[in-house]
Amino acid sequence: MLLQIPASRRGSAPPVVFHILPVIGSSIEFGRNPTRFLIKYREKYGDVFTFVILGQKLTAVLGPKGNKFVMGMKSEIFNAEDAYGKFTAPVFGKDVAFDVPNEVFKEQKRFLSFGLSHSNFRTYVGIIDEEVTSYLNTLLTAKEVAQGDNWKSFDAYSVLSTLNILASSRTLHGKEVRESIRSGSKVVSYYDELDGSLGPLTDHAQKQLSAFYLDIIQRRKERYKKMKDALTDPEEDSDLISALMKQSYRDGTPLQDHVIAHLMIALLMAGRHTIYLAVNQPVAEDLYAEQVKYFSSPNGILRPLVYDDIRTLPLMNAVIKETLRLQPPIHSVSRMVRQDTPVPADCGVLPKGQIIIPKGHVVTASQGVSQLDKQLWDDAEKWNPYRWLQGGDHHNAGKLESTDLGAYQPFGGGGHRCIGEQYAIMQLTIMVSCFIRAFEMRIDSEPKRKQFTTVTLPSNSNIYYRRRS
Ligand code: HEM
Repeated sequence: MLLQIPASRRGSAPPVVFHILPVIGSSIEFGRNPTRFLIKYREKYGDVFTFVILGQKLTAVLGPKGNKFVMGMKSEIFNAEDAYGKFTAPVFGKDVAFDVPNEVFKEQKRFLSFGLSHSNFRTYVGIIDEEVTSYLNTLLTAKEVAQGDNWKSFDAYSVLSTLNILASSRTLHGKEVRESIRSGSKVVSYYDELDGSLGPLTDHAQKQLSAFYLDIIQRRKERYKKMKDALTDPEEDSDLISALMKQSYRDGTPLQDHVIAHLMIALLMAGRHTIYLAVNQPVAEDLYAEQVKYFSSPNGILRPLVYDDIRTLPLMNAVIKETLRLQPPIHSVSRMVRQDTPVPADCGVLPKGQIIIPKGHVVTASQGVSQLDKQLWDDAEKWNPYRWLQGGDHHNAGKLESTDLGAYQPFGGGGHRCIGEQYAIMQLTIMVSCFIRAFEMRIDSEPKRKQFTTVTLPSNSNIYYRRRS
């Protein structure tokens, strides 16, 4: 306890959130709701302060400028693999993402971006539409035929989680993955297990998924070889597994099979952040009116979704933006501090002068905090998609100045900015459009969520629906 007093008054070190037990620190209070914790202590200590979680010192640098400072810093100084590697390696597997130096991960992201191009997206729209529509028509409605005044409900998390895997598997992962899901394999439940806390279940699920992808790669290699021996052109699969099988690092080393397998797991896990949806009835009906306005055809049937049209749906975009503002699936980003680093004066100073974040701290920026900041957003806690329609992107009822652009960062920023943003928005737009076209929907209470150290997952989020007549 005594040590905390000089630490907070030393002039250069950030103030420390008061705690009694040195190792436990603020773990319990932070664990209950990280965003609320950061908002509470920001009020007390300002934008820059340190707190202790399980013996690790974390320094928060909050606000739009803090987001830019942390997300924009060079990886030699604020390092992501040191901060995330031990958590992501058991989930994704070895030798990918934060288990390799940033330079290698950058190359891996370049390989993955082959599947995330706008020209691919044009094809993906029809495929995802077909997957979601057929799921809604068969699985959901076969189980519970909701018509007339009978409202039925489904659990948004489990339904969207399945749809997310179906859509990603058909577009990015290829036909073997899609087929195995169709035939009832346990792939979906393994991905669900990877979403939980680290432990024996994670280990088992990671090994099973890794073996599953390795088997696909092996069978493809055999098939391609047979075709080559028969002097026919090997059949081209137009998915990411086949694209990755052709890639080599700059030094000429081809991607090893386990790296391809683990990248596929990493991609699907990263893409699962897409599964967050908020619906309330008046907005759902406005969304339906938007579908009618943009997609009506002379015979009264809504025409199929196409990429260029879904990108310009104003209310749909606003609903997605607002949902990601209020409940960003990744509410904070963290980096390990590799050398003592001064905080720019516009992010925060102490009465005694400049703040220095010491080497060994984990530095944290929180879009979850800046996106709820009452100084920056009117009615900050209210889910109001219409705020985005008043002044266009990043302007909300006149409160956000251009200098505050760093306030809205659901996809992060700087060198680690999300590579799946456009894909995620496309997938969400199609899923929501398909639901809205098929059903009237409402929710009775705010969906529940559980926040973990950096991510938020929905839980018990029941959506009521009935078929449109
Ligand atoms: C609504 C959905 C999504 C949200 C809100 C989201 C958000 C984010 C954020 C905030 C980061 C930065 C993390 C950091 O700086 O520490 C990130 C990184 C990343 N995202 Fe997403 N993401 C989403 C969907 C996706 C999808 C669909 C994919 C792939 C298809 C994807 C792939 C990645 C990858 C590979 C990274 C790591 C980039 C790096 O560290 O260099 N994400 N995402």
